[in-house]
Amino acid sequence: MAVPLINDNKGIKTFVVDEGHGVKGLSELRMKTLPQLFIQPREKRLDMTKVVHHESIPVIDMSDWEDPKVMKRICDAAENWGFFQVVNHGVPVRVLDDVKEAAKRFFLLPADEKKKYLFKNSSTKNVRLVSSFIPEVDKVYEWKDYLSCFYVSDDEASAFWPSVCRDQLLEYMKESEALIKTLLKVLITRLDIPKLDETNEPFLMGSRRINLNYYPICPNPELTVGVGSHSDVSTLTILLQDKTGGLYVRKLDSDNWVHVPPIKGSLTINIGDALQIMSNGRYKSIEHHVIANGLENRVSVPLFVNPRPIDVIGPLPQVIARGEKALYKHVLYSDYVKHFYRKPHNGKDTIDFAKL
Ligand SMILES: COc1cc(/C=C/C(=O)SCCNC(=O)CCNC(=O)[C@H](O)C(C)(C)COP(=O)(O)OP(=O)(O)OC[C@H]2O[C@@H](n3cnc4c(N)ncnc43)[C@H](O)[C@@H]2OP(=O)(O)O)ccc1O
Ligand SMILES: O=C(O)CCC(=O)C(=O)O
Ligand SMILES: [Fe+2]
Repeated sequence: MAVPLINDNKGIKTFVVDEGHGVKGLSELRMKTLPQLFIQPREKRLDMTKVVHHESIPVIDMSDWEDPKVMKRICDAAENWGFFQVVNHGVPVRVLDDVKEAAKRFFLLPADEKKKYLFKNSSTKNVRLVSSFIPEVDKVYEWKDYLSCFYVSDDEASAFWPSVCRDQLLEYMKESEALIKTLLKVLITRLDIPKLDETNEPFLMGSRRINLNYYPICPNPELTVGVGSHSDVSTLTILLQDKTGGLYVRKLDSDNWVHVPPIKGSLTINIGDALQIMSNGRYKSIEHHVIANGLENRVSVPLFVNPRPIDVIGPLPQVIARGEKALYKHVLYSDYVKHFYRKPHNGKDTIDFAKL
């Protein structure tokens, strides 16, 4: 294994991406300083002076979700924060712990084993191991590796998902189904849609993607990002984070950021662009950002709940029927996602693709 020099961007890329060592492999070289390829311009890093400590995203107890007061809190959080945490959500804590362990197990595999899942080697396009966000497009890299698995069927997952984490991911997807339906049921009531049924389930929750994010220890965390500021392109994202912390959320219509503190057994929910578009801007997909960490490795597991790639999404007819002017055009969801994957993270700019 040839060890690259820190200012040799080409050598670093070869080591991280082509040879499949990942950012984790680079971290394990214990370099004293961050390779140049990862040094983000100041405006792309999180400005810690903009972090407010006296506010936090709502934490909602879901045990009594049919209570109109709880339903109101969920819809208000989706409108005013775009992000909230849920506790007593019905997904067993054991299942969540198993997923985090499975994620660590995957990233602990030797590089030669993990390499099989790089896009160029993968036998399916539904499973891919990636470093940074899009290494072919990113000019400056993010300090993260991730495995992304698009769910097609249990049989397809059995055939292609890595065996060290597959069962835990599938169990997590099954166990979170009821929570996803509950959240969507509640959220659509405010859009004058009385129930979740076969007419709307496909475009609200017709496809799933689960990512395993690994943020290894970083020599100069203040100079880079774990994930740059972005909004998700999903309908909803259900995020499981470990106890490390480091996720920051932009406060609506402001320049301030709030930390999302890890709460044992909780899940973080965020609204994605697809739901912002379908609700004609009522529910907000909010920018978020992950910092790098100099002391601890971090894992997180976002479960992206999406329309199907073949769905055409736009403001829902029930919303427009109330007399609102449409803010977004209709777009094919797979075109929207492809647009997201063709450019580096840049705040909320993906949604411009659908703006009228
Ligand atoms: C990853 O780090 C992230 C992620 C995020 C937030 C992510 C989300 O919100 S994920 C929700 C994604 N939505 C879906 O998966 C919806 C359903 N899927 C689809 O619509 C399709 O799978 C598709 C993504 C459109 C791909 O369809 P298809 O044409 O059959 O497949 P390809 O030919 O393989 O890909 C087309 C195009 O997309 C690029 N791409 C696809 N998946 C990924 C991926 N996981 N990572 C990187 N790039 C991907 C692929 O390169 C192709 O690009 P072209 O330019 O060649 O067309 C937030 C923050 C993060 O850091
Ligand atoms: O790691 C996190 O806490 C968030 C990751 C994220 O925003 C994403 O993968 O889309
Ligand atoms: Fe995200």
